[in-house]
Amino acid sequence: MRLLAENLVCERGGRGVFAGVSFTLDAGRLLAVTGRNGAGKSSLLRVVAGLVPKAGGSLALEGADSERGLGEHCHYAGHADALKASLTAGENLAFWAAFYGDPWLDPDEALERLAIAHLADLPAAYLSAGQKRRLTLARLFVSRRPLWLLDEPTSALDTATQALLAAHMREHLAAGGLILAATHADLGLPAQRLEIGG
Ligand SMILES: Nc1ncnc2c1ncn2[C@@H]1O[C@H](COP(=O)(O)OP(=O)(O)OP(=O)(O)O)[C@@H](O)[C@H]1O
Repeated sequence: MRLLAENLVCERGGRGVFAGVSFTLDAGRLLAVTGRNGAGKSSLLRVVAGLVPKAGGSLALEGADSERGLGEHCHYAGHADALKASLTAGENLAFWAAFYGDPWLDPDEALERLAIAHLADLPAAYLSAGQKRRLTLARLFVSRRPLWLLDEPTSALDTATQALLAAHMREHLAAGGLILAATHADLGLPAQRLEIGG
C-alpha cells in the first residue's frame, strides 16, 4: 500500500493555508509532518482524512480496497480528544468500534494497550488530560485500519506512555501499516520528514 499526495492545496475560511504539498508514503513508513504553528500540519491530516475538502491536487491510497474511500482506511486522532464525557472509557470505545466496523480488539483489550484497563468504568469526564489522550489512542485498536493519522499524538503523555505509543507505532509499521503524524516532538522511531510552510 502507498499513499500518494501531489500538489495538494488547502484553503480554510477562504484563505490559503498551503499549496504544492507532495509526498509519497510507503507501507511500513512513518511520515512526520513538521512546521511552525499555523503552517497547516493539522489541516493536512484533516484533508487526508476527508474532513476538510482539498482545494487542489490529488490524493490516492494505492493498493487499498477501491470500494472504500480514503477516509475509511484511516484512523484519525485529532488535536481534540473525541470523547463523550458522560460515557465511560469502555463505552466510548464500544461506540467507536461500532462506528468504524472491521472489529479488532474488544474495548478492554484496547484499553490494556494503553495501560488504562483499570479506568474502563470511569466516565471520560473524570479522566486526566493524559488519560483522555490514552483513551483516544486506544481507538486505534478497536478497528483495523492501515493509515493512522496522528495529530500531536504524544501531547499530555508521560514519558513511559510515549515509549508505549512508540512501540505500538513500530508494531503497526512492521505489520505493513502507514503513519502520518503532525508533531513538534521526536516520536522515538525512524521517520521521513515533511516540512510545511518552509
Ligand atoms: N476552521 C477553520 N477556519 C478557518 N481557518 C482555519 C480553520 N482551522 C484552521 N484554520 C487556519 O488554518 C491555518 C493552519 O492551521 P493548522 O491547525 O492546520 O496549523 P498547524 O500547523 O497544525 O498549527 P499548530 O502547530 O499550531 O498546531 C491557521 O492559519 C489557522 O488559523
